[in-house]
Amino acid sequence: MLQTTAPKPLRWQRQLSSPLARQVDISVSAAKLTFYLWWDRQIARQSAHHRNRRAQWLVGTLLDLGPTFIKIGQSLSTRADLLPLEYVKALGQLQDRVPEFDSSQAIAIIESELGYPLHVLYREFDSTPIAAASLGQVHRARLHTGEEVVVKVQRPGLEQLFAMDFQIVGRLVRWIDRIVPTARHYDILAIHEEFSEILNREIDYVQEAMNADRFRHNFADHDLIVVPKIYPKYTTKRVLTMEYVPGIKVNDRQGLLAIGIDPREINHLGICSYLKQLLQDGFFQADPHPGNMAVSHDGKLIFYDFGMMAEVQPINRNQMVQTFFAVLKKDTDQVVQTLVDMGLVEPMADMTPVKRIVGVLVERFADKPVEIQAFKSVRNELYAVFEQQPFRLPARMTFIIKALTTLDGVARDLDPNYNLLAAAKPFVKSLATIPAKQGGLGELARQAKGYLAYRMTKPNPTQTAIERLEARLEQGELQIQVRSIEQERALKKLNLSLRALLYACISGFAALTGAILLVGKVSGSMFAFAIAAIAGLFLVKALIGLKMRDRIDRMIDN
Ligand SMILES: Nc1ncnc2c1ncn2[C@@H]1O[C@H](COP(=O)(O)OP(=O)(O)OP(=O)(O)O)[C@@H](O)[C@H]1O
Repeated sequence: MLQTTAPKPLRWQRQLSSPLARQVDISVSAAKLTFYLWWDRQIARQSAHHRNRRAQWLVGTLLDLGPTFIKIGQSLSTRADLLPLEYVKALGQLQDRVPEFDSSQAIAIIESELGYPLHVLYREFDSTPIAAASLGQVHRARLHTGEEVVVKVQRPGLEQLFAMDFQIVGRLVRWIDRIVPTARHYDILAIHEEFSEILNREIDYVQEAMNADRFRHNFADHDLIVVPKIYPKYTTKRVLTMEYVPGIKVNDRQGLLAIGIDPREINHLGICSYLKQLLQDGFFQADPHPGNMAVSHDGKLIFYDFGMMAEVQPINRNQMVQTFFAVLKKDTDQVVQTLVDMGLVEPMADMTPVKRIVGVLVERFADKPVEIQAFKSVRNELYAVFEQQPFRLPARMTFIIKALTTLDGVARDLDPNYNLLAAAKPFVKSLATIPAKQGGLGELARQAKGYLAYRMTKPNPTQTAIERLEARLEQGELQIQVRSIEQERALKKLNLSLRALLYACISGFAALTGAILLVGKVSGSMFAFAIAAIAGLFLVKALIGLKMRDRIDRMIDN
C-alpha cells in the first residue's frame, strides 16, 4: 500500500531552489548558535537543564537544516572532548530522529534510476520503510527469484543540496579561519575539504556497493562477520539493492541477553574486526554507529553501511602496528615517535608536554575503558600545548578518532567495564598464524614477538617506581616550561591591551575632531568619522581577542 499523506516538506527541501534563502538560513542558524554559546558562558546559565534545552534546540535546527547538517551533527556527537555532555547526548539521538520521505517519491526514484516499473523489478515491495536515515531510506522487497532484499533509496535532491551547502559552509569556514586564530590549529579548512569529499562519496551507492564487496572479501575467512550480498543489476548511484539480513541493534544489550548472546562476545568480535580493518586491511568503516551494525540470532556481527569508508595509507600501516604495540607496552616515547613519523605531531625542541599528554592518554586507554569524560582532565594541557602550536591534526586522523570514539561508545553500551586489552586478545593471538613475508603483516609478527619479549621482562615494582619518579621529574620540567608559557601569555595580553588602548585613543580623537569640524561647518568631518569608525572596529577586534585570551587563560589555570 502506498502512503497517501505526504509529510510536510522540511525547510531544507523548500530551499533547494533558492541558494540565497539557504545561505541566509545557514548563516542565521550559525550566528544564533554562536550567540547562544557565548551568552550562556557570559551570563553563567550553566545548569545541566539549561544546556539540555539548548542542545535540543540545536538538534531541532540541524534536523530542519537537513542531511548535510545532520551528518555534521552526527560527527560532533562523539566529541565529548569538545562539547558539553548534554550536547553530545542530544546529538547522539540525531540518527533516530530523521523523518522518512514520501514512499511515492522513493518509488519514482527507483523506477527512473533502474528504468523499469516497480512490479517488473520486484515481485513485492513494502512501501513503508523499515528505516529512514539521514541520506536515504530503506524498504523491504522481494525479487522475482524469491530472494528477500532491502532497497536503499537516496533522498531526493541530495546531490544538489550538498553542492550548495558545502559552498556556503566553505565560505563560513574560510571566514572563521581568517578571524579566529585558534581555528587554524584544528586545520578546519582541511577538515571541511575532507568532510565534503567523504560525504560526496557517500551519496554514490555504486561506490558503496564496491566498498561492500571489498569489505566482504577482506572478511571472507571470518564466519562471524556478515556483509549483505549486493545485487548490482538493481543498483545505481541512487538506489542500492542488497540481501535482507535482519538483526538486533548492536548496542541493544537487553535484546542480546534475551536470546542468550553474551554482549562481551559481541564486544570482542567488534573490537577485533576493527583492529583487523585498521591494522591488517587498511580499509575501515569510518562510521560505526549503532545503526550501522547488528547482531544476527546466531551471534554473528552484521555490517550494513559501507558509504563512509576510509583507507589508511600502506606506508602508515606499519607505523599503526608499531603504535598499537607501543600502546600495549605503554611506551610513550615510541608512541610519540610514531605520531611524529606519521606527521600527526610536529617535532619541536622540547617534546615534554606532548609526551605528558600521550602518557596520560596511553595510561587511561590501554587497560581501562576509554572514559570519555577523562578527556576533560587533559583538556587544559591540550590547550597549553596548542598555544605553542606543536600539533597538526590532519583531517584523516579526525575521522580515525571519530570511528574509534564511536566504536568505544558502542562497546561501553554493551559492557560498561570492557577492557580493550582483553577484547583485543583474539586478534593478538591470530597474529601468530600470519605469514611474516606479507608486507605489513610481517611488521605485525615482529611487533607481536617484541611484545611477548616485553611481557616476559616486564619491569619489577622497584623499577616501575623508579620510572614513575623519572616521570615526575619530567613533569617538573613541564612546570618550568609552563611557567615560561605563562610569561609569554602575559606578554601577549599586554600587547593586546596596548593595541586596544591605542585604537580607543585614535577612535576617540578622530570622533572628537569630526564633531568639531561638523560644528564649525568645516569640510573633512566625514573623513574623521570614517577613521573613528575604522579604529572603532579594530578596537572591538582587539577587545574580543583580549576576552578570548582571558578565557583560554582561565581554562588553562582551572
Ligand atoms: N541488508 C539489510 N538487511 C536488513 N536491514 C537493513 C539492511 N541494510 C540496512 N538495514 C536497516 O536500515 C538501517 C539504515 O541503513 P544504512 O545505515 O545502510 O542507511 P544509511 O542511509 O547509510 O544511514 P546513515 O548514513 O545515517 O548511517 C539500518 O540501521 C538497518 O536497520
